[in-house]
Amino acid sequence: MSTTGETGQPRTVAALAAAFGLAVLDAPDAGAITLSGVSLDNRTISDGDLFAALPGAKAHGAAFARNAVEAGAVAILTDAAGADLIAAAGGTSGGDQTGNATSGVPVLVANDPRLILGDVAAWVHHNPAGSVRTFAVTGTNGKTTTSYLLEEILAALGGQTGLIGTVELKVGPDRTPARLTTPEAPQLHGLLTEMVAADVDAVVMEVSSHALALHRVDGVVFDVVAFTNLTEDHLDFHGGIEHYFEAKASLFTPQHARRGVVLVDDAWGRRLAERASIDIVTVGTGKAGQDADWMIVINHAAADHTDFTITHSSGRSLSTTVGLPGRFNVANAAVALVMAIESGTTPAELNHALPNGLRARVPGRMELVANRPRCIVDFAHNADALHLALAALRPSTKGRLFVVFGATGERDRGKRAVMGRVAVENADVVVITDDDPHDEDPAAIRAEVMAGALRALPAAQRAGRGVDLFEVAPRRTAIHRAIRFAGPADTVLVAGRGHETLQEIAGVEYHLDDREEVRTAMSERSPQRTEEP
Ligand SMILES: CC(=O)N[C@H]1[C@@H](OP(=O)(O)OP(=O)(O)OC[C@H]2O[C@@H](n3ccc(=O)[nH]c3=O)[C@H](O)[C@@H]2O)O[C@H](CO)[C@@H](O)[C@@H]1O[C@H](C)C(=O)N[C@@H](C)C(=O)N[C@H](CCC(=O)O)C(=O)O
Ligand SMILES: Nc1ncnc2c1ncn2[C@@H]1O[C@H](COP(=O)(O)OP(=O)(O)OP(=O)(O)O)[C@@H](O)[C@H]1O
Repeated sequence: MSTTGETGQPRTVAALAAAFGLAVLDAPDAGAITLSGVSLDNRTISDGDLFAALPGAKAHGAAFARNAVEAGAVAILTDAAGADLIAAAGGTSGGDQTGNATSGVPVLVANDPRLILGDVAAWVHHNPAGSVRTFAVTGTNGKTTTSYLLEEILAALGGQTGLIGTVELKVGPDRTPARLTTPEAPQLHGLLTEMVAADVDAVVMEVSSHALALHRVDGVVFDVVAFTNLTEDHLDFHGGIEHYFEAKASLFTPQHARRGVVLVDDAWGRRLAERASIDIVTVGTGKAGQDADWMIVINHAAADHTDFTITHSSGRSLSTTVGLPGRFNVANAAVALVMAIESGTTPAELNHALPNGLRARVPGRMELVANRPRCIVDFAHNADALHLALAALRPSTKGRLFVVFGATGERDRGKRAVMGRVAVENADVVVITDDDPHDEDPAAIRAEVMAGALRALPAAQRAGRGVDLFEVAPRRTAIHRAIRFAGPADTVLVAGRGHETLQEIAGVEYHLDDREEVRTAMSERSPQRTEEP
């Protein structure tokens, strides 16, 4: 349990400047101005907020200082460049009726405001993270799934839960769609404040590597954090896998967490467990002969659930089941269970609270949308996840295994051809289509995926596997054709977009929900007829 959150009077601008050693410009009455919250976007300012005007990739937040003040901001936190911008624009207010600039609100100047923003937001909100139990999951794949499973466990143990992740933000029973996997620090501490007010006892959140690199979770020391795995993704942002790993590893330091649970099935997990500067407990399936504190053994794998046991080196054990297909979901479930145990629950209490095992449904993660043919929508959008999702579905597929997928534009070009290869190596019918092309030419992205697929085709043929390979666009057509072509015993995996409902093409967002398309295609399907995609 975290240290108790503080309560108290609203903080003043003068106290903020003193607490963080900030220079204050334009503030004769800073001691009288109180702060109700923090925002780093003028479009989300509420009355009484501090506007954090940070430099960005496209603009400097200080360019929006006046709009922020008009929207109710009572002070501005920025850097020297931002202060200069504000001064050059004549201050933070629009001027008096004669057209002369007025002094506006106080401007607080920090060397690098992003480095203090998390602590500032926590301070303004009186450290809400100290009043709830906090859990965080990081890793390339499995964050969302593990978070939902842990939330299910914590809810079963009793009490209100909160969830912050890629799909949605949950405060007790209230849900809103999420924009980022991990919100920026001002929103995070605001959400934690709402959770405390709503009597939430425990919050689970996904922490992306972007969030760690951008200090979005600063000001929170999580009770238990977990690492699932690391594979190639987001390398354009981090500039290489080592930097990507370092960003993830920074969560496993006293600045961010008290205890860590690390899945050591990959070399990155093992490296993290060795070097972390907090208490670590490891979890593993024994891959490559690796021992872990908690070993996972699969007892029985069915199409829609897997029974498994986790056993600690001390002899304690827990046998349960997870109602999501795939071995990787057993690992996710084991990590979630061990996180609960690390927070003070016993295996016996977990068994009692979860008489039917883990049954959470995770939107767009190995989500079963239809049967005959079985259609699964999954968020796999990198090579490793695509491989594992197909491998998970193969044993329970009586007929052919189809995959419909594409690659995202403007991100990680390196993974496109690899995804094409992985699809040919693991599926029988491969339909290459579009994902979110953003501003890139969709046909050029498909061509890169197709090049990888074509290179893998001869090896598949030599191995006696006939793989049918198609390129179909747009995505809606690809999903419909695959489902029309599939037989009742086949499985169609629609991969890459999961829960997402907007597809961005050339700057325009179009509604597209893979699950809706699957349902429509199924309703239009003639049971007798099959045709080529
Ligand atoms: C690449 C990236 O991380 N960009 C982040 C960055 O945006 P930016 O540098 O482009 O900002 P900008 O447009 O130049 O604006 C500068 C500042 O002015 C503010 N502004 C801007 C316009 C305006 O009208 N008013 C205003 O106040 C902005 O809030 C910003 O603080 O600063 C913004 C807030 O400061 C972030 O919200 C934004 O995240 C964007 C939305 C984003 O998509 N990030 C992705 C890459 C991301 O974080 N993804 C991870 C990982 C997901 C995964 O694992 O797959 C996530 O956690 O979601
Ligand atoms: N432990 C795991 N190991 C490997 N792949 C996994 C694992 N868990 C889930 N996956 C695959 O990765 C996809 C994304 O899973 P999930 O959304 O849980 O991960 P995530 O880390 O939240 O992803 P993102 O950061 O992209 O939102 C799933 O749809 C599944 O195909």
